[in-house]
Parts: sequence; structure tokens; C-alpha cells
Amino acid sequence: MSLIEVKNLNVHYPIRSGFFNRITDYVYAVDGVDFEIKEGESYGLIGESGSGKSTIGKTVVGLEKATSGQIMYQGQDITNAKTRHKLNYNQDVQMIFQDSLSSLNPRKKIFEIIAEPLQNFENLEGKALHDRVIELLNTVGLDEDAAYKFPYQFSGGQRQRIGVARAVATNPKLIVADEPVSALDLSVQAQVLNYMKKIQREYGIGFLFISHDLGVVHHMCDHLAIMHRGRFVEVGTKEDIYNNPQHIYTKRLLAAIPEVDVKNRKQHRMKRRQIEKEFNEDQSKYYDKDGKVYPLRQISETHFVALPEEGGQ
Ligand SMILES: Nc1ncnc2c1ncn2[C@@H]1O[C@H](COP(=O)(O)OP(=O)(O)OP(=O)(O)O)[C@@H](O)[C@H]1O
Repeated sequence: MSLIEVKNLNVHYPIRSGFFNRITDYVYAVDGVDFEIKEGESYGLIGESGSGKSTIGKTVVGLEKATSGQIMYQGQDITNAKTRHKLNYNQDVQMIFQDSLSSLNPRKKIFEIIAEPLQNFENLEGKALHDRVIELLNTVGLDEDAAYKFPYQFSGGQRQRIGVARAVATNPKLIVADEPVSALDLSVQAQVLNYMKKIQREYGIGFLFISHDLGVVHHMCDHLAIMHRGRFVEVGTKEDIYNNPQHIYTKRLLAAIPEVDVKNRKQHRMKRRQIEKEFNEDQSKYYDKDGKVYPLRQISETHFVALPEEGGQ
């Protein structure tokens, strides 16, 4: 059974203007999106800034309201806040944010920060509480000393690992990780990602992993959706997206991954230029007359692309 199923999700923000502050238009932040995450699966949502990724993440955890559409959790409709509450959804679904410093309470020591969900959701206290906090810190490579420090006493990467430990404390079924490593430098990114992967394997937690960088999610996600202008332009398995990209926007994101091998840099630059040329030549291949991304069309059992029939490449 699927853990999360999102059906035709729309999140439209009103734009107000004028003396009476009337609604004059809408931002179509999420414009008819469908996807499914299975238990223990890691699903990647990739796109440039403003494409609507965070809005999807926030709507899934209940921080933003859907304009229309449905979110199903283990087969039950949780679009409505009351049902979320009844189903313990707020315990089962946790979020990790990009800004690790502001997402951890600066006045509390790490012990308190991690103990709070354990007290609220698991009713742990005394030695059991203490042991579980330390166990969670150990899981993300931190020792007991860390429990008695404040968030500002850690590096960004360590704080993000603490964020992971706190998210895991409620025994969640799904973690929504919104750009969890973009604020970190490359070597630390890999370390935090490895801890997330370890946790996913050990606890069988599903991930909705949000990033603007296809390079970052490569080792993390089994399935990916490439998002642009509020819609999905390409959906598929890791192999579909990295080895057989079809939409020009996916190709542009792949070309944006820096080439580490000096020998291949020139070829990489040329390929990038070629993709840009292809994109600028005829944009009607990718957008309809209203500038919207075309609906997705299935091209293999697992692979979907938003291209009109005759535009398939
Ligand atoms: N509360 C809000 N009110 C109005 N517009 C909003 C609101 N939140 C987001 N938007 C708009 O919705 C669109 C999608 O924003 P969103 O944050 O989901 O994109 P994103 O892909 O996550 O970008 P980023 O990676 O920069 O966070 C943007 O045009 C943004 O300006």
C-alpha cells in the first residue's frame, strides 16, 4: 500500500492589490500534481527556486492548505486537519528544514530539544528518556556530550544531524526534508546525506526529499519528480531521470551538475551550450500557448514526460 498518495494537488496563493486589498490574481505555486510514496521509499522532488517544491512539502505536512486535491495517508484522506489529528499524522510525518539554526530552539539544550517529542508522543521519562536521547544522538554520529550543549555550539552539519535525530524521535513513517543540505559545504553535505540514508535503511522511514540540485539526490532517491512552474515536467525512476532524460528542463538540471573530472570539462561545457541552444530555439515544444507546462504523458512503465506527442525527443 502507498504511504502517501497526492492526487491532483493545487495550492494557489492569492495576490492582493489596490486600496481595498482585493484579490487580483493567484500564484499557481502547485498546479495539479500527482505522486505516490511507498513505505520506506525515498522520493525526490527537484526543481529551481520558485518551482513549488517547498509548497508541496509544507502542504504534505499540513503547514499549508491545499486549494484543491487530495492527500491520502495509508489509504485515508488527510487533506483535512481534523483527520490528520485523529490518525496521529503529526507524529508519523516529520519535517527537516534547510536552516538548521532557526529550526532548533536556541534557548534549549540538545537534550531538551530531542526529549520533547519523546515525552509528548512516546511518554518516555527518567532513564528510558535519557537512554533514548543518547541513542538517537549516537545514530547520527554524536556522543553524549552533545546533549548538554546549545544549538549555537555546533557546526551547520552537526546541527542538521541533530535535526535528523529529532525528526526520528517520534518514530515517523515519513520525513519531509526540504533542502536539508543546501546550506552546507560539499564535504559536509555527503556526511549528512549518509546519515539520512543510514536512518532510512535502519528504520524503514520514507523520505520526501526536496532539492534544487539533481547531483545531491542521486544517491538518496529511488523515484524522482522534476518540477517546473508548479507542475511536474518529468517523473521516473533514478535510471529514467539520470540515464534517459527526456524533457529539456531535466537535461538543463543535469547539465548544471559540475563536472569533477578535468578531462571531461570541455565536453561538458559544449553539451551545456547545446542544451541551452535547443531550449531557446523553440519553447513551444515545452510550454503550451498560456506558458504552462504540458500534461505528463507515459513513455514507459515508470517514465512520464510533459511533452506533446509530436515533440517527443
Ligand atoms: N505564502 C505565500 N504567499 C504567496 N506566494 C507564495 C507563498 N509561498 C510561496 N509563494 C510563491 O509560490 C511559488 C512557489 O514557492 P515555493 O517556495 O514552493 O518554491 P520552491 O521551489 O520551494 O523555491 P525555493 O527553493 O526557493 O524555496 C513562488 O512563486 C513563491 O513566490
